[in-house]
Amino acid sequence: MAVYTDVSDEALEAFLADYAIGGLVAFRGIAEGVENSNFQLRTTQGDFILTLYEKRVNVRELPWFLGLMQHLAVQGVTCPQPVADKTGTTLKTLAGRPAAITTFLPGVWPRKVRTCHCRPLGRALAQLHEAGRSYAPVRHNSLGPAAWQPLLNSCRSGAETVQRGLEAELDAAFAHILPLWPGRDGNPDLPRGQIHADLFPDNVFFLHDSVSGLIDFYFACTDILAYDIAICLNAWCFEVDGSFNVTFARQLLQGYQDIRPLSAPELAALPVLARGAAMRFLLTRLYDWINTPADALVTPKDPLDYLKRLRFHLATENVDGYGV
Ligand SMILES: Nc1ncnc2c1ncn2[C@@H]1O[C@H](COP(=O)(O)OP(=O)(O)O)[C@@H](O)[C@H]1O
Ligand SMILES: N[C@@H](CCOP(=O)(O)O)C(=O)O
Repeated sequence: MAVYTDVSDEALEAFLADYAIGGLVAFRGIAEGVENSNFQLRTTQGDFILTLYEKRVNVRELPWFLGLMQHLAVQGVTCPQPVADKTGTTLKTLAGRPAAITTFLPGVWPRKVRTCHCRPLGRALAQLHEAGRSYAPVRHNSLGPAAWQPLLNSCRSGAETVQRGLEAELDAAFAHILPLWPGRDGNPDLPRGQIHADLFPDNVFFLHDSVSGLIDFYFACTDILAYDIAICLNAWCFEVDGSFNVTFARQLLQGYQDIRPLSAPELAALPVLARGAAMRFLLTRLYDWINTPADALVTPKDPLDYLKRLRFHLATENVDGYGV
């Protein structure tokens, strides 16, 4: 359960008094999610989400995230909208944490990914990238390639307890991925822009097989657009047994290219970007796996799911492997 911070009735009442969103009807913690504390809030004016920002979010960057969500919505992307209090403030403090109320989005995320989800997903991702073009502020990707080595270094002793040989396998993967990374070491760069950077199935809501909304923009950043596709290839296109579903990948890439055709260098870079994406999620999961106390209310996600993906992408030499 991802409610790291409790909110007392008195604190909530005082907090809501700052807003003109009606009287409180219901309030409950949301079990899903692993990063922040989320609560569903119902008032006499409707449903809202209250988020208390926790571990990986830097408070100084919150205006960037909230500004991006506002901007994307104006451009037609359905995403949560920050709700301002009576003074026009969207970012506040509750229970000692930075906090914001956002609009509630209808829809459900797919518990089991099906082919019918993947083309709409690709289109929604490309629409997000197009809409982000006119959002000028830049946010460096704090979980980009430069962060991976320090993250692994902080997990080295624990890595061996998760799986023998993991440390050496990750070191070898680094040595392979980093020299090929677009824009590093003199490699040609690829188109950059605002990316979601965590567009997993639990962050995409569907209604009647159409995307009804995108949530959880708190890893969003300014980075290689095709890296966002690589993240989705990892998050959406593998079966529970670890096998790759090339039909899902083909649909995802076709949907994306319905809106934003990929250049030849972007397509050629997909294998290395997918390796990097697998590495990034493997490392944050590994860190959480090692550092989450046994009695914590949140269940850490299995890092080894991403080792299987990493191995697949290391063995995939070109974009044909993704059904293109
Ligand atoms: N704007 C929203 N509208 C509807 N439900 C939401 C919204 N934001 C979050 N949720 C619910 O809260 C859950 C966790 O949100 P998420 O942003 O993924 O949390 P975390 O940042 O902790 O991973 C989602 O799976 C969803 O059920
Ligand atoms: N998607 C990441 C973890 C972040 O969780 P989210 O609930 O914010 O999507 C992963 O699966 O490792």
